[in-house]
This record gives sequence, C-alpha cells and structure tokens, in this order.
Amino acid sequence: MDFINQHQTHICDQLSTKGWVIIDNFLPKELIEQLARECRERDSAGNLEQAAVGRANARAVQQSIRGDKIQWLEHGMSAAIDSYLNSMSALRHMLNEQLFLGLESNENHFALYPPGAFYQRHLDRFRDNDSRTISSVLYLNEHWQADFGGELRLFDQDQAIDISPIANRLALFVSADIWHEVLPTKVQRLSLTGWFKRRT
Ligand SMILES: O=C(O)CCC(=O)C(=O)O
Ligand SMILES: [Fe+2]
Repeated sequence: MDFINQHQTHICDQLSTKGWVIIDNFLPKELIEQLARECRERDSAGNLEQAAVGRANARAVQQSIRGDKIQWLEHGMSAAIDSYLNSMSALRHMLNEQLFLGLESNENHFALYPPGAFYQRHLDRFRDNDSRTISSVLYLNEHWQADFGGELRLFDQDQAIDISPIANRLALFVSADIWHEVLPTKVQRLSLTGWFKRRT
C-alpha cells in the first residue's frame, strides 16, 4: 500500500533506533472522520465497555488507573473498520519484511476517554504473556486544542515526550520497552489502539 511505502523509512529508522515513532496524516481524512463518527455512535448505542486492567484472575475495572471505555474490533463490523484493519495488516507485513519482527496477528479496539479520564504510567506487555510486540495508537480527534490535555506521554530514557492526540496521528512504540501514560483529558478523546503480536 502506497501510504505505508511513503512512511516506511521513517517508521523503521525511528522504531529501531528510539523504539517509538509518530506519523501524521497516516490514513485518508474521510476514513478518520468515519471512524470517529462510528466510535461516537457505538458509545451512544452502549457498545463500549469500561476498560479493565490486569489479566485472568487479576482482571478488574480500576478507574483510578485507567478511565477509558473500549470496544474490540472484528472484520465485518463496518466498511471503515475493515479498511482500518486492512491498513494495520499491511503495516504489520511491512514491519515483518523490514525489521524481521515475526508479527503474526493484530488486535485492535476503539477507545473513548470521557472528560477527566486518564491512564496511569504503564507498559503494554503483560508480565505473563509477551506476545504484544509493537503498540499502535491512531487518534481520531478533529479540532483538538493544546489546552485540552489528554497527551500521550512517552518516556524515552528519562525524558518525557508529550504527544497531542490529534486526528490522523499514529503513534507506534515497542510494547516491552516504552513506558507511557495518558494525561487527564478535559474533553472526550477518541482513538484506535492496537497491538502487533508475536507467537508465544
Ligand atoms: O491512547 C493512548 O494515547 C495510549 C493508550 C494506552 O496506553 C493503552 O491503551 O494501553
Ligand atoms: Fe498503553
């Protein structure tokens, strides 16, 4: 896919040297608008559920750690979702070809942070399962303003890098290495979060 070829060198250089990369204007604008609309509609229809933290027996909703609501995606939910999932698969194939990561699958969900929500500093890799290899977050917020908060804060060594969740911005980072958090947002904040997974 052309849109991935266009960003290939930047993505691979940054991921392999720093462990994270930001790509702006990743997908067609109309697709981002459609995905944002769908996320809001799905929330209004009651399809998003409060996200939990931890795995298996330790799994629980803890809004003092994480305040977003999510819905996992599957092929066939809508044309826009199919298009997004196909793009992420194309990205996965590119990462495998260029960086030999052996990524076998992707999992993805909508995320909606209501006003006041945040996600405390964490790593995306679970202690008992190391299949999550590269994390991706695609933001869906048109007209985002700097004073809304809601930045993704990445920790690169000891340096904090704050990334505004503006529409059509994609963040990719190494799941096992990059500590990160979502700062409290003042307004509703929409995104698509995903993980490229290896076989374990
Ligand atoms: O939405 C973001 O910027 C990051 C979300 C996140 O860290 C997660 O869902 O694990
Ligand atoms: Fe995360």
